Amino acid sequence: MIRFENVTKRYPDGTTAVDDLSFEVAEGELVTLVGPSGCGKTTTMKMVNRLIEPTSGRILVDGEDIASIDPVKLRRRIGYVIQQVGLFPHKSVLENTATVPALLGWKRGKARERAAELLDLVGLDPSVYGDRYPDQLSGGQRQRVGVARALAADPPVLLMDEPFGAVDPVVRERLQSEFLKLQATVRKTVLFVTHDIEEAVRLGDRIAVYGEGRIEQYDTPATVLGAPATPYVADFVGADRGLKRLSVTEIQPADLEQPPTVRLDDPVETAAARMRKEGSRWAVVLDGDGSLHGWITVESLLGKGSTVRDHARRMEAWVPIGATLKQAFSAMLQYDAGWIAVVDGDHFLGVLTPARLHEALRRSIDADAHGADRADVTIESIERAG
Ligand SMILES: Nc1ncnc2c1ncn2[C@@H]1O[C@H](COP(=O)(O)OP(=O)(O)OP(=O)(O)O)[C@@H](O)[C@H]1O
Repeated sequence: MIRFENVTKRYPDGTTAVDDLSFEVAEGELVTLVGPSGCGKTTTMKMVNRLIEPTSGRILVDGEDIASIDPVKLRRRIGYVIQQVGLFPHKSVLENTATVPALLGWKRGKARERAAELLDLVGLDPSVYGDRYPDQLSGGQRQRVGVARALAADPPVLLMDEPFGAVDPVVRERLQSEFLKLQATVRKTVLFVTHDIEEAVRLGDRIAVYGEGRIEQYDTPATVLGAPATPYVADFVGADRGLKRLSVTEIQPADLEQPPTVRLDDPVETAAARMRKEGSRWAVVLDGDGSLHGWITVESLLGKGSTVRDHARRMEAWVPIGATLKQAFSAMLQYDAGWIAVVDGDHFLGVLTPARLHEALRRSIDADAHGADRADVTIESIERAG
């Protein structure tokens, strides 16, 4: 959808801001450009809507060389959100949001209707906020208006330059998750500039890590964190990249341990025998239909009662398959538990223990480094490779 071909930008004073850049952003993909100040992220972005012209190379949007498109027309196809939002102070929130549709010659009523729809989509009730002026909004609300305005004419491409950079960390996190939800529905092709690796990892389908004027690594967040391509990238993503990676690595069935399972109606003796046979001091308790009910320990079976039902404890916490390792770990810490059950809907799949979680992380890192599937990587094969 957006394609850079050997793009270089040299400013008149001789600064090379971007040096022979080639990369591609697929349709509907959200790519974050991340790197330290002055590495050329904003220059890259502004070349896409021709606020800056490249010195050499080509940029294609939807297969078309943008050098041949009238810049004004081009910009109407590309939403643009910046940190200082740039709302018109004397226009209401609704009018601000309707700016591009109005420029495109939409009828006033239709433009306002669309603007109201968009405000709703970004979580601002148009009947409450529509008639306010920008200085009557909080910083986070202004950013939302900026996003609504950029989306109003339904452009296929969205450029976002540190859009959440000026708000406090709590609001920022909220804006990020709202934006992810929004993107899941609108599926724009997005270039998103940030200098914050956490934000880049959280939002990006892929991340471009910039060094000076060039991309050092262009890959999924999990790969960038697990297998940084260069010492520079490793340093930039931080010493705690293993921890960060937990939040982008999903739990897979092959990661799970299978403890003994017993049914609610099983006699105590059957349950005890099964646990003894498998050498486990505890078991997961399932309902008649295989859904997760709770758990029991060998010790608990010693009390009064004839079936598992009399001894089972309700499960307090579980995570769905596909949740991240971080969510699983966080649930273990929150419930002070040595393991956490993983379910698919109601269906019990297995449990994750800290040891299994660590293995899953190591296997996923090894899989990414070798372009393999995690399910095919075993701890033994990693250790053999040494
Ligand atoms: N108009 C200009 N004239 C000369 N040099 C410029 C100009 N604009 C940017 N630069 C230089 O080009 C380099 C890249 O700047 P750019 O704004 O693209 O970086 P950035 O990664 O977006 O940085 P930041 O995160 O600080 O916004 C920097 O060295 C900057 O000083």
